[in-house]
Amino acid sequence: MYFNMNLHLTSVCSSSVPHELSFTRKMAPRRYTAFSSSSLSNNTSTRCFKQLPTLVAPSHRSFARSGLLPSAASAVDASNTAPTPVQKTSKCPVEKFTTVISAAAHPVLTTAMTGFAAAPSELPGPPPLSLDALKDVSIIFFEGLHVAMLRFSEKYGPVCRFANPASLNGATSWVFLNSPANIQHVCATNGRNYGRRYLPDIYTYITHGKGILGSQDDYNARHRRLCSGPFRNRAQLQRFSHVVVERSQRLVDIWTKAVREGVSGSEPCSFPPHANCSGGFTTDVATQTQRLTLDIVGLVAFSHDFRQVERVRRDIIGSAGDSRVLQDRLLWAVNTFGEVLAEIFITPLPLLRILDWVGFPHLRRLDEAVSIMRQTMLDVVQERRSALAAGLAGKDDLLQALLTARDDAGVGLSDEELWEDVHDIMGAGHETTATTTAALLYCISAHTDVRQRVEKELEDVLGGKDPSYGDLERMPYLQACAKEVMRLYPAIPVFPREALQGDVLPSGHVINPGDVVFMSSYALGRSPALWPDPLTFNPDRFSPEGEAAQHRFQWLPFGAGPRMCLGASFAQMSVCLMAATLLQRFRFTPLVPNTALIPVAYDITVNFGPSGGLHMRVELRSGRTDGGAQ
Ligand code: HEM
Repeated sequence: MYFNMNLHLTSVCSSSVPHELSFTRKMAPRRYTAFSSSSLSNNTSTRCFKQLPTLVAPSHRSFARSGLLPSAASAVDASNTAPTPVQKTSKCPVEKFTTVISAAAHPVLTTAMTGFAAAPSELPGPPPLSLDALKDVSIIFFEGLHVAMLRFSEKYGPVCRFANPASLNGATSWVFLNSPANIQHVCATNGRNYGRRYLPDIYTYITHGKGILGSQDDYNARHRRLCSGPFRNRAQLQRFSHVVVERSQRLVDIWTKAVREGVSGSEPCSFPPHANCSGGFTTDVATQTQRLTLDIVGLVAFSHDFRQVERVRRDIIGSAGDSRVLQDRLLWAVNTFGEVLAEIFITPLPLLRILDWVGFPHLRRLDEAVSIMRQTMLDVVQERRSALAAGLAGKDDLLQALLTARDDAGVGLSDEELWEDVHDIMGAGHETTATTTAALLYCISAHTDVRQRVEKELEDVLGGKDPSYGDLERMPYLQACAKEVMRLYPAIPVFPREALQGDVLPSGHVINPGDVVFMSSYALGRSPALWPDPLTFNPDRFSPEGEAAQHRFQWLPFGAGPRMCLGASFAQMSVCLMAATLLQRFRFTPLVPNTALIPVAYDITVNFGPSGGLHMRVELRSGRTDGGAQ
């Protein structure tokens, strides 16, 4: 998940992690909220928005169009990026109501108070104080910004505006862009004007403007440069691919052993076993892929083994986490961090400070989670600093690049700066990839024709051997499936930007300085104007001919522009390699939710909360036991 830590939750403390940890995220799914952009935070009226994605990253179809090659990826990435979606949830109905009302009425109220008219509405949108405005804002509030943007595109077309509740004189707006041509303009053609991510106050509170996700301008550009190198370089990606496959193979071994031992899993299963399979178990695959990707990001970025996959067997048999075990504590911390952050995402800074001072329980949990993650990572940093000081050979990873970086005055990064960067990479890099992989396994398995084509491609290309980086370009159908999954279930659904100066969009609509511009990969991905029969899972949309007919900016799961996801190439590679490794050995049958379209919600990233995870029966394919454990 995308988290930025480094909280200075002063007082707080001491609620300790319970011995039997509950894995809020995957095992006890929750409703989300998450990054929202903006400082809605500057105005209490915005506090209750359920989902205001705050991502901010420029992305491109880097991958999209051209497979996994880093060169292609960077071609789209206009420069540097930032990320994250935000959403926010409040359980207080009164606050929700006042938020909706005040947002709808805002332009009129501010005009009355200040004598300054609200921004001219060259852009379509609901009239202030109208029933329409109330209804529209309610969608944001109750269903999330990503859903609202889809509805707005149907109702108002490619652009629409609302008064910005945080703008006291009504001079700026929230502008929702739903057309690829306008998004191309904002992210590429005039990308410099929109280089800042719209960030809520929680970022200031947690990161003090450090890290990658929550920083802006020169600081962000420098740290993006430092951190993105290892994830773009082709030789590095190739090296990382071995780690992805090796760790996936370890998961295969543990699953194989579980099948051989007759473990049945945590979910009852009424389906008869598949022909050509020799036993299986049921499990929440999303939890297992999260453990897998945490290990992978730890190994590739910091050469550190979080040893999460070792705990997989306990998940399968339904054991609760154990706070005495570091792996379980870390997973608890990672998930709790995202969950709590989502809940307080657009809380204004002054209020956060008060809540901190009074020891608000949410902040105490956040503090606990942060200190577990922080300590884990600082131990790794310390170990590496000592090794460097002792003259031991450095490792070829991201941490090495950060440890040896020097500014013009020869000064290196402080532990605080290091921690923020490392934390962002860990957070941004693992949960997104895990949920995408789990959804990919689900979607392939829920469509028999798709599964058969994938299995045939794997057989033709791999013939039972482990996949490699080089094999991926010979597996276009698997890659198309991954793209189709990201179209329907982008891990981060919205990426907002701030306009520095006034501008005119290709559609002829006017943007004012300070306007917040929201773009949504979710709304684009499900738009009937862009994709025929958009809710149907159809990987053939990403055949070479299908892609040639698409606009470059209609598939943007990694955002676009200077704040685009910096791990896009690595993420696409990892998702496909993990899926290829697992699908060669196992067949998956969705149990819950068992619907064609997976119900999703968003906290900081996509979540399968409504269905309690992605529970599947995992069966060993006959004749595929050779790669398994003893
Ligand atoms: C399927 C997996 C992933 C998806 C869907 C995804 C998506 C995104 C999106 C939408 C953004 C915001 C983009 C924007 O504002 O234009 C973002 C930002 C970011 N992503 Fe990813 N991401 C994934 C994996 C990764 C991985 C593996 C890493 C690191 C290894 C990573 C690191 C980052 C960072 C550091 C940012 C912030 C960049 C900035 O603010 O300048 N992501 N990601």
